[in-house]
Amino acid sequence: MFEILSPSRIKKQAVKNKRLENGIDFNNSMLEINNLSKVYPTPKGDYVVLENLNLKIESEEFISIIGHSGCGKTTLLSMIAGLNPISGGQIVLNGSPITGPGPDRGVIFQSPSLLPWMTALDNVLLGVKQVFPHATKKQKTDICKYYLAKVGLEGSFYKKARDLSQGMKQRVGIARAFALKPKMLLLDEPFGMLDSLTRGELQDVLLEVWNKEKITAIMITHDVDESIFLADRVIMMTSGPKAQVGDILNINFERPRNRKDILEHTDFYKYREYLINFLEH
Ligand SMILES: Nc1ncnc2c1ncn2[C@@H]1O[C@H](COP(=O)(O)OP(=O)(O)OP(=O)(O)O)[C@@H](O)[C@H]1O
Repeated sequence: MFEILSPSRIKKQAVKNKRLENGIDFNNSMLEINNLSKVYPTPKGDYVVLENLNLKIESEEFISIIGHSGCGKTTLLSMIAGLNPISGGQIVLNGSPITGPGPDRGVIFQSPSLLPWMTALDNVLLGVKQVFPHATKKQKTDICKYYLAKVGLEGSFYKKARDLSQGMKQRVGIARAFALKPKMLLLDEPFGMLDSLTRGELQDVLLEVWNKEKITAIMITHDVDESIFLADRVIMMTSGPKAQVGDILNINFERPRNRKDILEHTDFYKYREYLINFLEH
């Protein structure tokens, strides 16, 4: 396990280390992935994407997952989401094995599937109505508007989804996931198709909401810098087939995080080198 600690953080880290043993908290894991495997049947025979993958994630952690294209990151995330059946092993969420999707987990994909003829507000309302059926119409609308405003769409509540730019659509997708108040957010390269300015802006919004709502976040990214900036731990997956967790890097920057300070921090470049070295070997 790679560690970089400034003296001021040693005490904090000592407490954390007591709770975490090799990144594992046996007493307080929100999510436990035990000996997970995934096999896709193909015309050429079974393809074993994941085998014996183990990971434990604490409540309110921010986890980034990196790994080579095709190693099985989306497969893993979709199994946590309950959208993809497990071939072997178990994923246990708050003590219960995952058997399907649920409102406790919000998913944000690279490209949100919005109903193009509906407004941004109605697209967000659609899920809110299902998850909060007993809230008043005003309460439901207020939740949606709050999160749409949070992602910078206060002027676009009533725009049809088909008239929104890619970045605006992605903002609606993020607001939609936030508005459902999940305990866990699963993000699959959510900012992959965005320009760097929008990307930075939405990373900040994500961190703000994650921090405020005390949710657990698991995010796949191909961007090493992004993985460091956002996460408490970066999970490095080995290349497939039979991919597993290859290594875990603790990111010890204090929160709230400021992009400029982090980019100027020498540890940032050490973390970056470590992750790039993993990916290159
Ligand atoms: N439904 C499926 N049937 C057969 N093979 C599949 C299926 N879905 C994914 N795969 C294969 O499983 C492997 C892992 O795919 P997955 O999308 O999980 O990888 P990934 O790490 O998320 O990739 P990327 O970084 O490119 O998004 C790939 O080789 C892919 O072709």
